[in-house]
Parts: sequence; structure tokens; C-alpha cells
Amino acid sequence: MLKLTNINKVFNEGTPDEKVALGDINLHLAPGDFVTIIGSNGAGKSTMMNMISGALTPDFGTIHINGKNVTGDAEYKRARHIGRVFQDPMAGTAPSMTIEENLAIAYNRTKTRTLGFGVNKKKKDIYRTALEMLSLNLENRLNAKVGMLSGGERQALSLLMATFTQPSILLLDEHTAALDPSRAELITNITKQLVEKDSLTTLMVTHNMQQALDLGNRLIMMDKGQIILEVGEAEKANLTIPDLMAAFEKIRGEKMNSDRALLG
Ligand SMILES: Nc1ncnc2c1ncn2[C@@H]1O[C@H](COP(=O)(O)OP(=O)(O)OP(=O)(O)O)[C@@H](O)[C@H]1O
Repeated sequence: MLKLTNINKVFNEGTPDEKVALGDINLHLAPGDFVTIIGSNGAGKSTMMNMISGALTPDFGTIHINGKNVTGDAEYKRARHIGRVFQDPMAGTAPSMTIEENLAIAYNRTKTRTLGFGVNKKKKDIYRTALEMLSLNLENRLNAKVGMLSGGERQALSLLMATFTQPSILLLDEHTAALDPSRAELITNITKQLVEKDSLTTLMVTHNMQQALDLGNRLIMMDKGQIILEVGEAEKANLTIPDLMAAFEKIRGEKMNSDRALLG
């Protein structure tokens, strides 16, 4: 479903600021895999997400989605196969447009123009049914401007929009980090529900160790541009935060340097 092969990325190469952001990353996700990603500061997590979305291109290596080599494809070209939710709840939606109009954009992202961009009764029903899943009563506020929603509501809508058309890959980039704990928990639960509903192949970066353990069937740990630990389904089920911290120390010989790590 998603295959990263020997992905390398160096920023400011040949200068005093040279930084190896990704050094030979190999990662393979099977359909329906939900992989959580944790790691130290500057480990390369966001760079890897940007490589997959097409926001950045690797210096070396290949990216395959659904068996197709997309390494050279521009971000807009990959967008129809990829759903992405960012940390900033304001990033995924258009504030001056209504909930219905925002959903129409997401809905039409993968459709051909011949199906029309208008909002008809059938589409309205699809939007309402999807919104009901969030249990936020947004299905009764289709004409409300998105700018009027709370951060949590907006992030829930972003998540719905990113998953609405069942993308091949869902990228969640610390998407609960900017929310207060109760809203973060709500978005975590909605994430679980939406991903499970369509068995979406998902990659989620998080600084919340407990969230990384609670969600998904696999976990990877990154440090200094490398994947230093991969945990499979059976092992993940019994893993604890102290286990993860101890694993990092054992591999690296030092404590994990993440000032944003939430240790639960
Ligand atoms: N555009 C850029 N130009 C130069 N260096 C960059 C650029 N983007 C990232 N880097 C560097 O590459 C390394 C990896 O950055 P990245 O943002 O991927 O890490 P991260 O794991 O997401 O970190 P954090 O958890 O702290 O957000 C860092 O050292 C960072 O400073």
C-alpha cells in the first residue's frame, strides 16, 4: 500500500548547516496498517510525512503508493490518494465557507467534474450521515461558517474531510497536540472510529506516548533521521511507556530527547 525505499534527505548540503533529516528510511505499510510514530526532537518525523504527501522530494530513494512509483509526482497529484490532518485545527478547513461547502470540497477532491460540484439532496444526506458519526451535532449546522466552530469541532471536521473519500493513505501529523486534553481525547476517539470504519492505512505522528500505544497495530520510533525501533502488532499490545523509554535508552545509550513528549 505504502512503500518507502532508501529514502534520504539532507538539508543545506555542503554548508555548515548541513542536516541529515532522513538517512535511508525503509518502511512498508500493508493495507489497513495503522502505524504510530514517536521520536525525539528533530528525528525526521515531519520530514517523512512531507515526503509521503509530496511536499518534499527525497534526494534519493523511492515512494510507492498502491504499487505505483509516485516519487516524482507533485503534491497536488498525490492529494487524491492522501488525506492529511495537521496539528493546527485551522489548517484543514476554509473558515469563510460553511460546513456543507467544506465537505463538498473534500467530496469532490476525488470525483470527476462530470458528477457536478453542486450540493444536491443526495450529497446533503451523505454529509449529514458522515457528520452524525462525530456526535457533535454538526449535522444540524450544515450552513454554519466553519470559522465559528471551536478548535475541537474544526479538527473533527478536518479529520472527517481527510477520511471522507477513503484515501489510500491517511497522514495524521500531531493532529491532537494543539487541543486541550478533553478535546484531544475526543479527536483520538473519532480518529479510531473513522480509521476502523474503512480500515484506512494510516500513519500518525504523536508526542503522546500513551496515544501511540493505544492507537494502531504497529509503532515505530525515530531518532536522528532513522527508524530505530519497529514494534509489531502482538508486541505492541503489551507495551508500556517505560518499556518504550527503556528501549530508546538501550538502543541509543542515552535518554530520549523530546521536550514535547507526553508521558501519560
Ligand atoms: N526546511 C528545512 N531546512 C533545514 N533544515 C530542516 C528543514 N526541515 C527540517 N529540517 C531539519 O531536519 C531535521 C528533522 O526535522 P523534522 O521536522 O522532520 O523533525 P521532527 O521529528 O518532526 O521533529 P519535532 O518532533 O521536533 O517536530 C531537524 O534537525 C530539522 O531542524
